[in-house]
Amino acid sequence: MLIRVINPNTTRSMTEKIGASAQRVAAPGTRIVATNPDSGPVSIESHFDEAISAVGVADEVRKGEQEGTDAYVIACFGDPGLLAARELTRAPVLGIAEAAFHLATMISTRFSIVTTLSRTGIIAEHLLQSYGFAHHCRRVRAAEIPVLDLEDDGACALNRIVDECRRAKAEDNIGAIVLGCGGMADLADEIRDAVGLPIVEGVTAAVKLAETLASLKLGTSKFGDLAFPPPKRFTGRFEHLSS
Ligand SMILES: O=C(O)C[C@H]1NC(=O)NC1=O
Repeated sequence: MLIRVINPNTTRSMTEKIGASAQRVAAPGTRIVATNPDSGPVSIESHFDEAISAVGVADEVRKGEQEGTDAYVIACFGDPGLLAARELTRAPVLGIAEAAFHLATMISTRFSIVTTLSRTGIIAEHLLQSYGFAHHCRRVRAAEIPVLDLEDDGACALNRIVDECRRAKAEDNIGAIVLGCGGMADLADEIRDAVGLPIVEGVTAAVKLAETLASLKLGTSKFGDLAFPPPKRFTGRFEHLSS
């Protein structure tokens, strides 16, 4: 089985970290290809960053379709371009936020999210609403760290995240915590050991769910709104997308 794990930002070290975390939990017969767009934001910390990154996600899915990909993971907590990506393939496509929410509600009745910056918390709130998990989430918290601090050993990002997770455990009356950034993919075990709560991490959650869907031959439905896009002429820098 081939799973393409797409980091929608363009920071290669984060892509490699995400890919290593994905391969670590993948089944023996699963090959992980971790990619990121060549063009786009180095980190995704705003609605604008999300919008621009969605074009790169679509491009990566189009490349994956040429390589016999069995499933896709969008490894950014805003799940950018998720529905557009699903239109482009018969394979299952999972966003790490949606995957994490599903698993969190299977092990707890209430969870909180700890993400990077409070500015992007609204994106998680919108996803909770649209996916139907809002009543399960007690609070969307932020460690107030720039995303790329997760790539800087000297930034003490782990300590900031653990501190916020401890506040969530003490104050939110929850059973689990969802990590709100693809760049936290390698931190779940350390955070769980430090905080003493189940920690749901989206990249690994999405990889295992992708394996499940692909093995059950449950790909993206082509009946209804996720059918392939209708033929369309595109102009300017998107002219290559015309069909
Ligand atoms: O939304 C966030 O704060 C985190 C999000 N940004 C990013 O570059 N990868 C992510 O998972």
